[in-house]
Amino acid sequence: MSGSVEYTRDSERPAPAGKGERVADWADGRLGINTLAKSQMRKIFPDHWSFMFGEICLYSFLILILTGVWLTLFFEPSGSEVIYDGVYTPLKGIQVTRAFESTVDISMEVRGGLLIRQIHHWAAIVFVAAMLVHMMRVFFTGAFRKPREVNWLFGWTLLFLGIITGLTGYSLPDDLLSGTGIRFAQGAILSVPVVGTYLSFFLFGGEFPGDAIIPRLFSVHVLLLPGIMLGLVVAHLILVFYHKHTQFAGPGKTEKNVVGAPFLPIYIAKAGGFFFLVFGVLAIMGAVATINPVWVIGPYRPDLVSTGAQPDWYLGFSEGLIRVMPSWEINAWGHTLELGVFIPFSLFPLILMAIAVYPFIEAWATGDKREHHIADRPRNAPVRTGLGVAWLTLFAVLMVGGGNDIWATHFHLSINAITWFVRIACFVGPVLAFYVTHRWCMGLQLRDREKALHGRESGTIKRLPHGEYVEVHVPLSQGELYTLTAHEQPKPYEIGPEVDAQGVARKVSRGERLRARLGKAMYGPSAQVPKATPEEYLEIQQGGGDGHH
Ligand code: HEM
Ligand code: HEM
Repeated sequence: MSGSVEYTRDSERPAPAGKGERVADWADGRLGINTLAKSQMRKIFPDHWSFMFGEICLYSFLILILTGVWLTLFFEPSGSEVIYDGVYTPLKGIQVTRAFESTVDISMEVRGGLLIRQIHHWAAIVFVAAMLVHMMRVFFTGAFRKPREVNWLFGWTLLFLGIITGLTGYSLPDDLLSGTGIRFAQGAILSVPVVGTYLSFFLFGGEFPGDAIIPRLFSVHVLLLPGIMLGLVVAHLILVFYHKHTQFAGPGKTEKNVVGAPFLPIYIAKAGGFFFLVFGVLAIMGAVATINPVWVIGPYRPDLVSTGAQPDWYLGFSEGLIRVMPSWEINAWGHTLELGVFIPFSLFPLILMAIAVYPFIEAWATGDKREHHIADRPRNAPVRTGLGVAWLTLFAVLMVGGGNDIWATHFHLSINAITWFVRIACFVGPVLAFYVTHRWCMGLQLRDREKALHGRESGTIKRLPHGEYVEVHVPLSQGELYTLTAHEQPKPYEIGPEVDAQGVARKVSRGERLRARLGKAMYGPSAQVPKATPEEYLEIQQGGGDGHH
């Protein structure tokens, strides 16, 4: 045994100098944090404005927990009925549930209650929006590629759970809007073949609405889902640390290094400041912008539905799916299969799932097994960028469908015309969006090539001695040239010869053919404008090297 480390006692160590050092030494002796801190605290983070969205997710999530815990002090998750007798006169004498009454009390009687409630609700809205934008940043830059696929799935799960947590949250106050939302969810559950009715009875503890659903949703909302999400967020951030953050191409940046500022002290100071900025903005929103005024909406009654009932924005697309779906129904053997609800209900996770599995489909189609730490510029991956915009277009079109009544009343349009527009746009919109985005990306690639070869247009027009007008082009710096040409242009996956050396046809599976076609779409000539080569550059600079054309 090599003794010295094993037998070192605290008394043998040199005495720590200052008080701070003594505390650090005490903690290190018990938690061993020194080694961890030494290796992780100086971790380098690259800087780019788009890396801020993950932070907004994190801070709004923390704010949701802080404000949510505060709300549990006053909110009563109870479906038992009482006669309202609080300070809000218009509701006096009306039968409401304790959940509803306590939410009105939080808003009217608890000091600062309305502010915190509104911050909680606004934070939920910003949280999911930040997750969507963060996800699209990761998507468009290809930051989901190896080794970050698992972290992509962690993130995706967070988005999915975030949406469900929002749904369970705004169902709690038991106002007319939230009750309508629960009714909507119950309708979707009922449409599930064979087990739907049993599932509904199980979840609601009997007939709808019953008095069990609010307490049940409460446990799910304040404990189960946030608990899982907290664990996932920690795992997500550990993986961000472990993989190191991606960076955009630039001079000195490679697949093997990270260029940026150290976590401590620079990044942590910025991050701390940014947390308070996000909190400040949410507090202003909570202070000045009314959200979910349950006292105006009124308590839930199963026989009522208010006009203009809308879910929070992130569930608008699922509402749209239901609203624009034709009301197909099959009646057989005394049972009804409600396809008009069941199909949209099944499509809801599928639309989200499409984005979850994308990294694996792309890796399969390209046959790319390498690690990637340099982020792609969206223009250099036109198929991926096109697919992302197509997905967003579908999401937006369905949201319009979810608000068809609002569009109809606000813009004096026929609700049927909007429904038909959405039905057609669901199919045409994404294809059109893909095509336009793809062309746009190719145009930008061409422009990059031109810029690299001929320099930037200066706006200065020069007249040559023989009368010709030319625009003076300023050559790019070496750094800019590097950045514009740093991206790889991989070759697409190929099937290889279809006959062997003896001329015998080889069996090529359909999967292989599909893979080759997808690979060609992604990396073929239709997706990549050949980037400027050093030879072409030198030829232009030396040949017609007057800096213009
Ligand atoms: C509670 C929700 C989330 C939190 C708190 C969170 C937080 C973060 C943070 C702070 C970063 C580093 C900074 C940045 O790149 O913005 C990051 C990176 C990342 N996030 Fe998230 N995120 C969340 C949701 C998501 C979602 C919905 C996805 C995708 C579906 C995702 C995928 C990723 C990936 C792949 C990275 C690594 C990116 C890179 O290295 O370039 N995250 N996340
Ligand atoms: C992951 C994040 C969360 C989201 C997206 C979320 C979302 C929401 C939403 C939209 C509401 C309705 C607010 C309203 O009345 O207008 C709500 C209510 C509520 N949330 Fe959350 N929440 C989250 C986390 C939490 C946590 C961690 C707790 C507590 C530990 C909590 C406790 C509550 C309570 C008690 C209510 C009912 C009070 C009320 O409606 O005013 N929430 N939540």
